[in-house]
Amino acid sequence: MTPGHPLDLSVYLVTDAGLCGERGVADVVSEAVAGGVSIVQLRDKHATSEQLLVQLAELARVIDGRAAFVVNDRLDAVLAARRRGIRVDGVHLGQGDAAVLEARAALGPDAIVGLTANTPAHLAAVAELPPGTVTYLGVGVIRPTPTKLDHPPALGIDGFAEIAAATGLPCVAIGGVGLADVAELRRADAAGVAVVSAICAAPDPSAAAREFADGWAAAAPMPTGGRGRAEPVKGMPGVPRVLSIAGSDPSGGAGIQADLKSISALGGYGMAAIAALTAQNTRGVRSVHVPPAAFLAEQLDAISDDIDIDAVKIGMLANADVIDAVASWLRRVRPPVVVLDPVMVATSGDRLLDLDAERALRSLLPLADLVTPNIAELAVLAETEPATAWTGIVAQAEVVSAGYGVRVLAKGGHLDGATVPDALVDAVNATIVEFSGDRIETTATHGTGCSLSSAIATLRISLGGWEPAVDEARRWLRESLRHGEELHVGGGHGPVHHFAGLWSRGGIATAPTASEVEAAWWGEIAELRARIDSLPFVRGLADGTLPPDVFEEYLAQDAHYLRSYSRVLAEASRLAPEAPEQAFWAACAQHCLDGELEHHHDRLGDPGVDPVRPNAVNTAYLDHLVASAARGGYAELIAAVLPCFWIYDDLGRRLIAGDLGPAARSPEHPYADWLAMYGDPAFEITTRQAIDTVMAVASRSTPEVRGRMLRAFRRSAECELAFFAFHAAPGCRT
Ligand SMILES: Nc1ncnc2c1ncn2[C@@H]1O[C@H](COP(=O)(O)OP(=O)(O)O)[C@@H](O)[C@H]1O
Ligand SMILES: Cc1ncc(COP(=O)(O)O)c(N)n1
Ligand SMILES: [Mg+2]
Repeated sequence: MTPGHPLDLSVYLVTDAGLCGERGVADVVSEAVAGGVSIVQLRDKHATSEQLLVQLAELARVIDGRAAFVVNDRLDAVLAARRRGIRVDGVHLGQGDAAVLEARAALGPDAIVGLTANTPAHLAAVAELPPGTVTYLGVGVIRPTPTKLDHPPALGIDGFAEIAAATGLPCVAIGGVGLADVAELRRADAAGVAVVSAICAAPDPSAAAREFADGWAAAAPMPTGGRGRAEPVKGMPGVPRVLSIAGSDPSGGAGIQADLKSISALGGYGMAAIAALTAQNTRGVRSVHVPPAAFLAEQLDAISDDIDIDAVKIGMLANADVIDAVASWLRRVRPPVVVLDPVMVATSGDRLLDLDAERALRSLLPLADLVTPNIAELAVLAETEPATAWTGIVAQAEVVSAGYGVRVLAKGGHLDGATVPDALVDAVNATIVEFSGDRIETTATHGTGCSLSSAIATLRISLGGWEPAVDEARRWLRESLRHGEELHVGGGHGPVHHFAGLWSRGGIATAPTASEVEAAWWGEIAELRARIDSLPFVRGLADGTLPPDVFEEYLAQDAHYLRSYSRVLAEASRLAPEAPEQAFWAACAQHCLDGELEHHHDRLGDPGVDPVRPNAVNTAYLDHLVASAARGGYAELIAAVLPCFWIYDDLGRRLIAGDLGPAARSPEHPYADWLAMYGDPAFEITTRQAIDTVMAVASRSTPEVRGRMLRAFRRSAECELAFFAFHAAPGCRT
C-alpha cells in the first residue's frame, strides 16, 4: 500500500501454489497484477520460513508496487522480510493465527492487518479492539469451495451482506466467489472479492484478473460512499494546484503536455506557463522557438496574482533570459514546493538548452527543493564528466546537493543493466534513499523525466514527504512505462501511457479481445469441469462400467432436452443480427434433431411422441435457456447455449483420446457410438464456430452485457454438471 492512498481491495488474489502449477506463483501473480488485481495475499501453508522469505522477495519484485501485498498468517515472515528491505504491506490473520493486536503493534499504524471473520461472535470480538487495529475483514465462505477444505458453512451473498452491514470495517468476500457474483457482492457492500482458482488455475491469469476488475468496475457503485470501503487517510489536503513552467512538445509525450497529463493522472489540478515551443515528435527535435522572456513573466504573474500555487515543476527553459525571468518570479512568489528538472538534452539526444544558459541554470538550484537530473545533466551540474557506474552517480549527486543546498534525485534511466536505480540524495540532512526496480523493456521512454518530476511535485503536496512522493511517482511511472507501447504513438521513442493505471481501474476499461474472453470464461468454469470429470457417471462412461439402464435413462432425458434445445437454437437464429450467424444457429438447430436426437432414437427406439417426463434438473436447465432469451436477447442466449457445445466437445475428445481412462478408446466399448458422436472432428469444428461467434459478440459488448453473458454461460455449465450428476449416483432413477 502506498502511504496516503486508499487501500484498494477490489480484486484480491489469494495464491495457491498447487493451482498455479508449473508456471509458478510469481509468474501467475505478475500476470494477475498486470490484469488488474489490486491486492495479493501469499498463502502457503507448507513453506519453511526460509522458503517463505525467498517467495516474498520474488513476489515483491514482480508486484513492483502495482498492488498491495500481504502474507497469510506468518507475521514472523513479514517482519523478517521488512528487515531485509522487502516491500510487504502487511498480514492476513485467521481466527486461529497470531493476535491482531500483536501484529498491529509489530507492524505499525500504516501496515495492513486483515482478519478472517464470519460469525457474530467474531464481529463482537473485533468491535472490542482499539480503532485502527484491523484494516479489513475477510468474510466467507460465500459458496462451498475446494480450495479451502476446512471452510465454515457457506454464507451465500445474503449472509455476507448481513455481516458487512454489522461492521464498520471494509469486508472482502472470500471463498467460492465466481465472476458472476462480483456485481451482486459489490451491491452487497463488499469492499472487494477474493479469488483463488478462477485466477490461479486460469489458462490466462491476466485475462481472468481483467474480467474480475472489469466486472467490479461495471457493477453499480454504491449510492453513498463510505462504509465498506477503505477511506483515504485523514488529513489529506485538497487537490494540489501544480504549475508547470516548461517547453511545449506538440507530439504530447514530453514537456508541458506530459506535465499536465502527469499532474492530472496523480490527482492534481494542472497549470502551464509555456517557456519555449519545440517542433518535435517521437524521433527528435526539429526546431525551437523561444517567445520573449518578458511574456513568460506576464504568464507567471497572471497565474500567481490570482491562484494559490501549491507546487511548481520547472522543465525546459531554453536560454539565460528565460531562466532569469523564472528566478526572479520564484524569489517573489516562493511557492511551497519547487521541483526543477534541469532539462538540457532530450531522450532523442537533441540539446534543449543554450550552452551559455547552463551556468544560469545553476543560479536556480538554490531556489528549488528538489532537482532531478539524468546522468548527463548531473555531470554538467557537478562540473565533471558523466559517471558510468551507479556509485559514481550517487557521489556526483552528493557533490551537487552539498554545493547548492538542494535535494537531488539522481536518475539511472540511462544506465545499461537489468535494474534501473534512482537515489534521493540530501547532503544537508546526510540522507541517501535508493529506489530500484527491474528495467522495463520498452521503446516508450519519451518524456519519462518530465513526467516523473511533475508527478513528484504533485505527490509531494498530497503525500506530504519527499520519500513517499518519489516512491509513488516511480510506481506510477513504471506502470505508465509498461503500457506506453499500447498507445502506438510515433515510430521513435513513444510516450509513456500516463493514464494506464487509471483507465484499467475502471474509469475507461479497454475492451478485452475475443481470445481473452474465451480464456477467462473457460477458466471461470474450470472448477465445474473438474467436478464433471470426477462424477461416477462420467467415470463409468469412460471405463464402460456405467450400467445400461442408467445410460438409457440419461439418453431419454437428453432426448427430451435436445428437442427443446433445438427450439432454443432456432430462437438464436431468429434473433441473430447478421445472416451468417442466423444460418449457423439454424444449422445447429437442425443438427440437434437429425444428428444427436437420431442417435438417441437409434439406441432407445423412436418413441414418436415424447414419453419422458423431464426430471428437475432438465426442467431447470431448459427454463434457464428460455429465460436467457427472454431476458437478455441474442447475446445472453448464445452465451447460455454455448456450454452444451463446449463441454460435450471437450469431454468427448478427451474420452476418445483415453485421457479419462484407456477403455474409451476400445471399439468394444458399450457406448462407442455415443463417444464417437461427441469426439467427432465435425462436432469440434461446429463447436469452434459456436465459441468464436459467442466470443466475438462478448468482446464487442459493454462490460455490463459481457457480465450478464458470463453469468448465463456459467449457469448453463452448472446445469450441465447437475444433468450428469443426476444420473451418477447408484440407485438414482428418474
Ligand atoms: N526502461 C526503464 N525501465 C524502468 N524505469 C525507467 C526506464 N527508463 C527510465 N526509467 C525511469 O524513468 C525516470 C527518468 O529517468 P531518466 O531516463 O534517467 O531521465 P530523463 O528522462 O530525464 O533522461 C527514472 O525514474 C528512471 O528510473
Ligand atoms: C519540451 C521538452 N521538454 C523536455 C524534454 C525532455 O524529455 P525527457 O523527459 O525524455 O527527458 C523534451 N523532449 N521536450
Ligand atoms: Mg529529462
